[in-house]
Amino acid sequence: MKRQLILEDGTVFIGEGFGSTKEMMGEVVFNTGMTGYQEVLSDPSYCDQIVTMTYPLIGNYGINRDDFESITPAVKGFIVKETCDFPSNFRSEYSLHTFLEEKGIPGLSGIDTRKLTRRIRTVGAMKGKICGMDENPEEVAAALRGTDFATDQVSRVSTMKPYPSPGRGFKVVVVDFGMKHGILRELTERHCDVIVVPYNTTAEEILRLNPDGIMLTNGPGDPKDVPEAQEMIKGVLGKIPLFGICLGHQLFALTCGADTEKMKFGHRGANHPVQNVETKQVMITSQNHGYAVREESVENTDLEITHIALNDDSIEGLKHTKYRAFTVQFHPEASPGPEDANSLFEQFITMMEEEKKAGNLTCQNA
Ligand SMILES: NC(=O)CC[C@H](N)C(=O)O
Repeated sequence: MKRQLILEDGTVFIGEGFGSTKEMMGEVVFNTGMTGYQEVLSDPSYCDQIVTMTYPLIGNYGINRDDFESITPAVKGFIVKETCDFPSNFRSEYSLHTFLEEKGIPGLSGIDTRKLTRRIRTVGAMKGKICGMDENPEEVAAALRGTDFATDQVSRVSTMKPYPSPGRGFKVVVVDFGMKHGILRELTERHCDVIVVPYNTTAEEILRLNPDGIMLTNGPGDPKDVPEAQEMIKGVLGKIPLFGICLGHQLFALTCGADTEKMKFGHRGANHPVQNVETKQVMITSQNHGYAVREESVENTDLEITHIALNDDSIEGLKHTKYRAFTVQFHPEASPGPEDANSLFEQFITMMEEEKKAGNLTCQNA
């Protein structure tokens, strides 16, 4: 069935609908990963976004039971050049079409995804709608321009209640802003005794759990939409070692007095080069973000830039100069993508060990 993608600037792409036949609007973003579509579809950070994959054939290894990054996908639509109806892989359980249909996510195939990507790169991130051919593009484009996006994404994807993921190692409180399961997997692999808590848990509630470390997860939307998280971070910073990823990194930066801004079209893919400022070592990283910490804003804070993106020099990592706390904009848990940055989880464990040994609240050479 022919369907269309209408962008807020009036551009129309006509393709073949697959997955759900629902009409859906969202922010249209592109991901350059050659594989990993199942992890992308189930990454809660894509909440309210329509994702287009730049790799031309998507769905060829199907959908399996192991690679989900969350149980319920939050993405609003999925756009590909060509989708594969008959996947071939020993792990595959169903096709991309069946998965999207079951989850109520509309797909659109057969459009020129290179043209769409270039449009987003030129104009910047835009709102768009996947709908039937009966919709009038001009009217839809005007409606999109007049619509403000929701600001409550984190509350929609975070856990409602705390839950444990027991282990015999360090006690880690994971604050769930829209957590990818990969983060939990990495902590569990290192025997951490994890308690996952909702995004709006207070500092007092967290301190009462007496953790050895706090993990701030990835999550959707604008970090400025979650002011309660800044309150919480303020209350635990310097008391408990802290590690943040993506939205967690942005929230940490805001709390410490730095600022964030929306990027023109963001970083989404599995091959983003990031340099460690101190060692000059380069890692190829998995990324998915549309906001970034503003460089000038870091100057008069107690933060130090630890990593930069080699594609555009944007900030990719920060650490606190007085307390045991560091954060990264990219995804050390990968899923999907390369595992070059996996050792950052070791760094978190080491930081908790140091804190235990030191038995004091600040660190000398952080
Ligand atoms: N993956 C993330 O945590 C994304 C963070 C934030 N929502 C952004 O788009 O920049």
